Amino acid sequence: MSTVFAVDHLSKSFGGLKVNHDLSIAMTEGERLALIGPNGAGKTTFVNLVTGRIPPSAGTVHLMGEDITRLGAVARVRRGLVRTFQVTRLFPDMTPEEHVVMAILQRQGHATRILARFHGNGAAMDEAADILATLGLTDVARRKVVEIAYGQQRLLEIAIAMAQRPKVLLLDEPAAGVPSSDTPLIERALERLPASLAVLMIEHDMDLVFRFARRVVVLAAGELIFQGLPADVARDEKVREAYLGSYAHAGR
Ligand SMILES: Nc1ncnc2c1ncn2[C@@H]1O[C@H](COP(=O)(O)OP(=O)(O)OP(=O)(O)O)[C@@H](O)[C@H]1O
Repeated sequence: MSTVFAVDHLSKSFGGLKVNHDLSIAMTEGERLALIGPNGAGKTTFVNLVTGRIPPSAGTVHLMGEDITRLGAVARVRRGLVRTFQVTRLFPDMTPEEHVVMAILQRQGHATRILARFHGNGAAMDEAADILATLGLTDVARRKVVEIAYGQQRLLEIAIAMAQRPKVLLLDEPAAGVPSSDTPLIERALERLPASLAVLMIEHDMDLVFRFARRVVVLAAGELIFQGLPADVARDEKVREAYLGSYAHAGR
């Protein structure tokens, strides 16, 4: 399997605080990887480094063999490194179909003429229909976002990301805020993502992590303390200490 994405010796410090320290993680085509860690472990910082929102203090980021460490966020998206956002950024009065078609037209460079081009753009409508079907959103494609369930809104965020044709997809807490009765919706949709797509999920819901991921990476206090199979993560002494420590801290 070829490596599609890699960070090597990636570090970020804020003043004297090492928030990400010497992280080396690689992903192969089609991989399903979960990044977990207690609060403050440095997960958000890692996503910001990878997506080009902040520059690293040291280390490199490669996508499809290309060094993208110095590229900005938009250039990374164009090359196929796409993220979803933890905070919902949808337009309540627009439909899922409109959101996805807009994202497709934006990808194609029609952003300034989106409204004029929206109707009658059969190819974009067909592509949007396929993406919405993958995410299980066909039935609500023409409802207003404000009228659909929160879990479906989270899936729409993934649909919008898919409209960018990612090679590597970063899912930032896809189940956050979703009632547990709706998490199977999310799980089933994630299972239908293209097999060749590499997916990195940052998630607190361990049930979802264990069902989704084939490999797990654990961050604690900015360091990579575990990299391996989901079945081994709970047995790892360092991981247990990291989580117990953070729970003890949170309880004080
Ligand atoms: N811009 C910044 N300046 C200074 N310190 C920062 C900055 N961004 C993050 N930090 C610190 O870096 C540490 C890691 O933060 P980060 O948000 O990356 O963790 P996290 O794993 O995403 O946590 P959570 O799960 O709670 O969101 C925290 O101690 C945080 O206070």
